[in-house]
Amino acid sequence: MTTQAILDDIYATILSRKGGDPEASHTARLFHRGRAKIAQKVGEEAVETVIEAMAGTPEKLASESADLLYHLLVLWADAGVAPADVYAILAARQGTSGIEEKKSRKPA
Ligand SMILES: N=c1c2ncn([C@@H]3O[C@H](COP(=O)(O)OP(=O)(O)OP(=O)(O)O)[C@@H](O)[C@H]3O)c2ncn1[C@@H]1O[C@H](COP(=O)(O)O)[C@@H](O)[C@H]1O
Repeated sequence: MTTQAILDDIYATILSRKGGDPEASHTARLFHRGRAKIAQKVGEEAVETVIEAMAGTPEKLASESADLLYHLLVLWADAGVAPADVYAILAARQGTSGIEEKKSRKPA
């Protein structure tokens, strides 16, 4: 399975949990608690990822990164962003310089 297929598969599962039983599904519980809580979880997982990058092991960093990606997918699902929307942006940036991309974001 490709990385894209794995993310798409998890995203489909996440969408299927909308309106589900918060007692039976962690994802349904997150949707039930609302976007502010989901966003908070993304922030917490991002901090934990950074901590593992600075003071942990590659294995712990990979594990925290998986938690971060999962919670980010839940945030996208709640906010109406599909993985394909993000893939399209990443694909459009491929082959361009990061410096040029940064300049193009600045207001004229
Ligand atoms: N990838 C994940 C995944 N990664 C992490 N987690 C859960 O995220 C939680 C993070 O732990 P925390 O202690 O931070 O969460 P918490 O207990 O809610 O803590 P608070 O929010 O109360 O602070 C754990 O319960 C993990 O099991 C995940 N839960 C689900 N998935 C995917 O989502 C699919 C659907 O899961 P369910 O919605 O639970 O059926 C699964 O098949 C997986 O593919």
